[in-house]
Amino acid sequence: MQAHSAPLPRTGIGIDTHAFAPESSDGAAQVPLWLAGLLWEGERGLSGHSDGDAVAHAAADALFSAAGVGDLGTHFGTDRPEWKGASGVRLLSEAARIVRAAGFEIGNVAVQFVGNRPKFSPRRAEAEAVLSAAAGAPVSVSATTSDGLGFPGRGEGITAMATALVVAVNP
Ligand SMILES: Nc1ccn([C@@H]2O[C@H](COP(=O)(O)O)[C@@H](O)[C@H]2O)c(=O)n1
Ligand SMILES: C[C@@]1(CO)OP(=O)(O)OP(=O)(O)OC[C@H]1O
Repeated sequence: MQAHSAPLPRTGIGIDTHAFAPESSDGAAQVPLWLAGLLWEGERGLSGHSDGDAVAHAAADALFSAAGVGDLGTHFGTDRPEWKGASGVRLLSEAARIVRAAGFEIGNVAVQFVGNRPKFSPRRAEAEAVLSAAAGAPVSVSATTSDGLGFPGRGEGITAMATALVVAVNP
């Protein structure tokens, strides 16, 4: 590889998808929705071994990808009972710690999720503040519907995609 006077930044990518959990017969939400580090009162929750926060998981996976230190399953596999029910914020904060321990500083993380609900934009600033605090670096979040198409359009689940930028410190 070509030598550079300063280390070049490294990008990473992460994708995570969770299905909405089944509702009770009277339509009341049984599982709380945690998404982008926030609790969404009255919204149907996502299923998962953890809290199902696809936005936080995609962000964590993008960090691992950028640092080249494996992925979510490497560090928080479903075979590890200690991560059962873990919050997305906890996973993201631990991912950031692992990436820094591997010798990287985090530039930023950008996440977009695809889903009809929750209506995200009114709480964007709140979500970005919570996730940025967890990562110790700026995390931006955007949302889009899929125009009614596919599983997000049918309201079956949410998928999130993230990119991250890290740079080696003292390589
Ligand atoms: N769950 C969502 C989805 C979308 N938004 C906002 O609406 C805008 C338009 O959605 P498109 O599907 O036409 O891209 C989008 O840019 C978001 O600002 C949202 O808040 N919550
Ligand atoms: C986060 C973990 C671990 O609790 O579980 P899930 O909540 O199922 O999430 P997913 O993104 O499907 O996989 C990663 C798992 O390691």
